[in-house]
Parts: sequence; C-alpha cells; structure tokens
Amino acid sequence: MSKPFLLGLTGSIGMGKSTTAAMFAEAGVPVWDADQTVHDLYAKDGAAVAPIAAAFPSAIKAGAVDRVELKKLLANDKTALNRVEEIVHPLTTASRSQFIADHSEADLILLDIPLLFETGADAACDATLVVSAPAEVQRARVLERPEMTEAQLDFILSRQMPDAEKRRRATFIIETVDLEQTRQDVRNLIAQIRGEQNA
Ligand SMILES: CC(C)(COP(=O)(O)OP(=O)(O)OC[C@H]1O[C@@H](n2cnc3c(N)ncnc32)[C@H](O)[C@@H]1O)[C@@H](O)C(=O)NCCC(=O)NCCS
Ligand SMILES: Nc1ncnc2c1ncn2[C@@H]1O[C@H](COP(=O)(O)OP(=O)(O)OP(=O)(O)O)[C@@H](O)[C@H]1O
Repeated sequence: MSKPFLLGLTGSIGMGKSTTAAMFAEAGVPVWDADQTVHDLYAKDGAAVAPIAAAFPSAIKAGAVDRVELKKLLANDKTALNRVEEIVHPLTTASRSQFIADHSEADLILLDIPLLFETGADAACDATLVVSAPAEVQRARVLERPEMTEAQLDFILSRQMPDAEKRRRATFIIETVDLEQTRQDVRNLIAQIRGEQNA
C-alpha cells in the first residue's frame, strides 16, 4: 500500500489554522495538531513538565506548565522562548512521527504546524498549505482574545516568518475571510490531492 500524502498546514497567528484543520477533520482526514501536542506535553505527567521545571521552576503550578506564568517569563526575558523551543520541539517531532506511523493506512494526513517553515518541518511534507487573511483582519482577530496585548502580538509576529514569505513558499494557499468559501476550498483541495494520487 502507498504511504499517506503529508500535507503541512501553516499560517501566522490568527490566520485560521485551527478552523481550517477542523474542516479537514470533518472530511475524515486525520489531523495532527502541534499546538494541541504542546498542551498535552505541558499537562500534568506531560513529557515537557520535568525539563521545563528544571529550566524555569516558576512556570510550574500543580505539576503542570502554567501558560500564564510561562508567558510572564517570556515577556521579561527575550531569550527564554529559545530555551523553551529547544525543550519542546524535539518532543513534538517525536509525537508527529508516532501519529504518522499510527495512521499509515490513511491516504492523506494533515499536519497543523504554526512553525512549519521556521523549523524546517516542511521538508518532510509532500506539499504545504498556507492559510492567509489581510493583516488588519488578522490583528483584529488576535486582539479579541482575552489576555492578548499589542506588545505580545508584536513579539509573536517578530518570531514568525512574514505572511508574504509563507505564501511565496506555499504549494497551496487558502483565504480565510469567509467560512463557507474556505470550506469549499478545503473540499476542492482534498479532491485534487486524492485525484492526483490516484492518477
Ligand atoms: C508562547 C506560549 C506560552 C503561548 O501560549 P498560548 O496558550 O498563549 O498560545 P498558543 O500556544 O495557543 O499559541 C498561539 C499561537 O502563537 C504562536 N506561537 C506559539 N509558540 C510560538 C513560537 N515559539 N514562535 C512563534 N510563534 C509561536 C502560534 O501562531 C500559535 O498558533 C506557547 O505557545 C508556548 O509555550 N510555545 C512554545 C512551544 C512552541 O514553539 N509552540 C509552537 C508549536 S511547535
Ligand atoms: N475561513 C474563515 N472565515 C472567517 N473567519 C475565520 C475563518 N477561519 C478562521 N476564522 C476566524 O479567525 C479567528 C482565528 O482562527 P483560528 O483560531 O482558526 O486561527 P489559528 O491560525 O489557529 O490561530 P493561532 O495561530 O492563534 O493558533 C477565529 O475567530 C475564527 O473564527
């Protein structure tokens, strides 16, 4: 049997990765979610808790990594996120490999990875999909979130490859300004990939 087609999904913060990934899941495509994996790694008994506790003791509460405490540390020390990434990224890579092995019977797998290009994970994908919306739409969406500040958004954006560069590298681009249009685009893309695989 042939191996699953690996489609890497990315987009900058608030561009609609989770929403678009849910549309793939609705269509029966197995979805691996990097952000969700980090949530699991940070939870009680998660594999990132001990190494984060060793590096940043104040980020631990009730046996788990506390995101509010972690974000306080990140706001005060611009190098801390690099150290967090050194701990977290190898663990997420291992989780992703396991997910792919567990779904070897699927024809298509979606990998939702915010830092797809920044970490070089795109090299392991058969194609990439970038979700995108105008910058002002993105900003308004993210600033609606409780606890998100302009300063924090600018810090996150400074760590991410610009949207224009992501779109330049993408195999496929889907706009995320209208839910029904995006759903239709997702259906069409799944059909296109399946069609090419069976051709
Ligand atoms: C920075 C943290 C504490 C923020 O937590 P919070 O609950 O507020 O946000 P959440 O995790 O849902 O992330 C929201 C978005 O922020 C952006 N983001 C997250 N981590 C990073 C990062 N290291 N670099 C750039 N952008 C990032 C992504 O667009 C992501 O989708 C958290 O994301 C974290 O611990 N990140 C480090 C691990 C990592 O690199 N994750 C990215 C997935 S591989
Ligand atoms: N296709 C779309 N049409 C209209 N609104 C959308 C669409 N996709 C996403 N949105 C809206 O944009 C916001 C951000 O979407 P979502 O949480 O999916 O982004 P994300 O890229 O996963 O964010 P993050 O980088 O923070 O994880 C949500 O409020 C969502 O309702």
